[in-house]
Amino acid sequence: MSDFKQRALDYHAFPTPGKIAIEITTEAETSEDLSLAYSPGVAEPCREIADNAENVYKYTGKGNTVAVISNGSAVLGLGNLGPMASKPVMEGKALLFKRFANIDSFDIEVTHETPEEFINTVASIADTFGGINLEDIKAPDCFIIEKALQERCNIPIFHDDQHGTAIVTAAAMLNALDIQDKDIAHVVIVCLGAGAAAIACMELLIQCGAKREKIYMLDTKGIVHSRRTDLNEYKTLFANNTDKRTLDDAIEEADVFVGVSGPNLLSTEQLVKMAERPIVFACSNPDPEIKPELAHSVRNDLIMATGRSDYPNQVNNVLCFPFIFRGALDVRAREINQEMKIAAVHAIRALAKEPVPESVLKASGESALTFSRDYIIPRPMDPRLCNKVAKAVAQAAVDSGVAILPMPDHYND
Ligand SMILES: NC(=O)C1=CN([C@@H]2O[C@H](COP(=O)(O)OP(=O)(O)OC[C@H]3O[C@@H](n4cnc5c(N)ncnc54)[C@H](OP(=O)(O)O)[C@@H]3O)[C@@H](O)[C@H]2O)C=CC1
Ligand SMILES: CC(=O)C(=O)O
Ligand SMILES: [Mg+2]
Repeated sequence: MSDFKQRALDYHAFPTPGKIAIEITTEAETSEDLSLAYSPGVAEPCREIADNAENVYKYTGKGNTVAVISNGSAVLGLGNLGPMASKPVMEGKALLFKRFANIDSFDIEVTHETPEEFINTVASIADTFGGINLEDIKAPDCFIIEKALQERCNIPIFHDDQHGTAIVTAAAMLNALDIQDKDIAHVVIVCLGAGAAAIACMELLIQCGAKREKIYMLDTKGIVHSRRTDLNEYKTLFANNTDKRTLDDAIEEADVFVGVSGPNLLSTEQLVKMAERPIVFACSNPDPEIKPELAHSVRNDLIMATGRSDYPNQVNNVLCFPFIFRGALDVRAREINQEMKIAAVHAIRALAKEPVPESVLKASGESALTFSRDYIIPRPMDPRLCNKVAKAVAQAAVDSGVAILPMPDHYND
């Protein structure tokens, strides 16, 4: 077994199995404490909530708790591993919520037969939480599930692999295009993958100025084009009227490659065929569409990003989901709308252009990080992300009329 594999397994096994636990936030030592925490004292907040449902935010943890819910049907790029094998990823998302945004989180893995069963299960428990982060649910089910839950629930429902990924991809892409001196309206984009992440990433890039007709999307059967008869309604939106059929055809002179598909699918031969100053986001986890060392061995004019923490330019939804929920929860937004997503794009993007604090350099093991080809997006452990991104998101929620609470004072500190 490799040393890294053993360390990863040990990290998850010790000191206790898993990565998160629940902690008590009140005194619970004496009979007096217990008489307040449990019987008879607990009856008082029960009565208050029964009288006025809003009091649940005052007397319970609902307002600062997000459920991370999966069925394990698209676990990272590992495929349909099922609910139990997805649990380490979902516990990982809970760890990131707590570590980066002080949001309490439960991971919930659902076994089900049909999307309707999943929807009913999640809708039945939604009121327990302040928000729901759907994770690693394959397309096209994820689109149906998210929409149905948004219609049925009164809290933000956010499919991270769609929107978290799209927000971070757009932020990093706008910065990369600036550095490569390319105009988003003119670039040819190849998107390998036509699932949850791909569809959302391309839709958001279009909102940011990319042209739909300049996007070539590919699935396991090749280019998504207008003469195909096997496309679902989501892929059909990207059906390009083209004679190109393969990745080899599409990659020729392309400016941008976004990989949200699987491991080792872009070859060096294909990379050399891209236009000058290309941008390659090989975002599949854990193994990217092309390894950075391989990409750099054939091109010295590219900007390269992956989804991983062990290379520069980590284009990963960890840069978004803790902070977009922090902002949404802080103003008790009813939903996470487009205005909030766009605000997150610009806040993440802007931070990459600011000087990097010493603590981030130390945690990254770097002596310097400045806005450049190898630093197009902030590092996840940058403590400024929480305040800046959450504040922009909360403000956008207030301005767009979906916030129940006003901007909290602490954002003005
Ligand atoms: N860095 C990040 O933040 C994130 C990265 N990702 C990564 O993106 C990938 C996809 O995730 P997600 O969208 O949630 O999964 P989905 O299951 O929804 O979509 C997977 C898509 O990839 C396509 N695909 C798979 N293998 C190939 C191949 N050999 N050639 C072309 N297309 C292929 C599938 O094609 P078909 O439709 O024909 O089945 C499908 O369209 C994963 O590797 C995941 O780790 C996802 C979210 C965030
Ligand atoms: C990062 C992530 O959410 C994924 O790869 O699925
Ligand atoms: Mg995911």
